[in-house]
Amino acid sequence: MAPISIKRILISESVDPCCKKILQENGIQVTEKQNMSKDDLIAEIKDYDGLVVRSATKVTADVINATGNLQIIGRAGTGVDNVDVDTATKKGIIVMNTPSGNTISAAELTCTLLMSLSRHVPQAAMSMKAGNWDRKKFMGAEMYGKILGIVGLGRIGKEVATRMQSFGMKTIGYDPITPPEVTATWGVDQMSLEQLWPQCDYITVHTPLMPSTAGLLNDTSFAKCKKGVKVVNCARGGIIDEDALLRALESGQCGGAGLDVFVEEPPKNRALVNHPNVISCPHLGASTKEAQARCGQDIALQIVDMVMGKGLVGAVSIRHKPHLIGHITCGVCISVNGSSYRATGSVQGGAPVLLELNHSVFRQPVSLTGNLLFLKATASPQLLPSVTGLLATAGVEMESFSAPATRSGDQWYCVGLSSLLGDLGALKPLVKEAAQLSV
Ligand SMILES: O=C(O)C(=O)COP(=O)(O)O
Repeated sequence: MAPISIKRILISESVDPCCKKILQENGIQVTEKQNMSKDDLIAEIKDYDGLVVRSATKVTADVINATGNLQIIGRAGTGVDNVDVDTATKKGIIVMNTPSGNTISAAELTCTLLMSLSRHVPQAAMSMKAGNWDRKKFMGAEMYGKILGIVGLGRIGKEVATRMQSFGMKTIGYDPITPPEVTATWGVDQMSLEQLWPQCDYITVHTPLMPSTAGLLNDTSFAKCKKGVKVVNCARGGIIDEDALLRALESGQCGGAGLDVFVEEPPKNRALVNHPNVISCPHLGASTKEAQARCGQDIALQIVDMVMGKGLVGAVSIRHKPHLIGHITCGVCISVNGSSYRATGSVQGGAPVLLELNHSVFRQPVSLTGNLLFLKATASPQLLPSVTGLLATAGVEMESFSAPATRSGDQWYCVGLSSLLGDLGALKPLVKEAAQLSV
């Protein structure tokens, strides 16, 4: 792998000191500057080849466009929603994260909030400090026998499930990627969101924030929930619509909320924070000694490995660095029926997923399981109905349809099938290329 030259790195947030130490031991100059304004960051960033951040530094298009020789943005943590990954990708800047370092800490805080909601511990502690002894006001309910709905069954969702099962909770969930057979092995029954909402006593969300998850819990979904449902968000502000949550708390439809994250951090509008049934924290999910040590070490080692040309781990964006693609553990070339295909994938929630096929980047990761039909076709609104009709004629059911993010020109699609097609010839009038496989 052609090495990337990184001589100077700016760390713009409080990252564990081991990060700086590892980078320096490998000959990289490190500057730490915290609490910079956007203008300060724009002025400062010009001199660096690398930037290491947590969630507070907003690496917007303005910041990225102000960079001169920036090669890498390292996120010491999981979420990269504070980084404009598209703009970075267009500029050929690699964005990298450390997705496993804070899993346990985020899961433990989620469980802490769930239990605090059941027994009102924060409110009772404040009442004690105010000189009271009120045993009636803080009557709680057992977790035992209650139903916990977990939306998002990746690493954190899984750890929350297994911990809360030890309290005797029944865990149900939903995830578009992790297959139900996988979550069943750790005791989570998967079902559609429509089936999940009305069953839950508690709901916790563990998804990234993206268009399909923004406002996942909104007025409509709250209305489908049990009256008094309690909700926790230790993932990203906005997955639970904040205005809808306030309305649900006020009407009693929602009996309590544990919030570690907000759309705006810190939140200027304090209505949720001040609500008596809300327990909140200032984005503390990853704030443990252990998680910070792991994330600081992981990001530094990943950057050093990349600089040494040893490998590229944790890259969220790699476009315009084609010389690196063949070296990513999840980039493969597949030969099917004599044609070769370049695929980029990863593992999410223990299951393999496909992210990109021959330059078609899928809108959602495609779960590599079951019978899959890959087809290349010119993007058009007629494609889905035509493929559906054709499959119906062949007596095959469509189980999923994954479309690419770009809706113009020739693109790759992936269709999940109840069984493989006997003959791909029937697809010829619709598609440019087709291949199918069973995983
Ligand atoms: O890793 C994540 O996604 C987090 O939300 C943690 O954010 P932080 O590093 O504590 O600013």
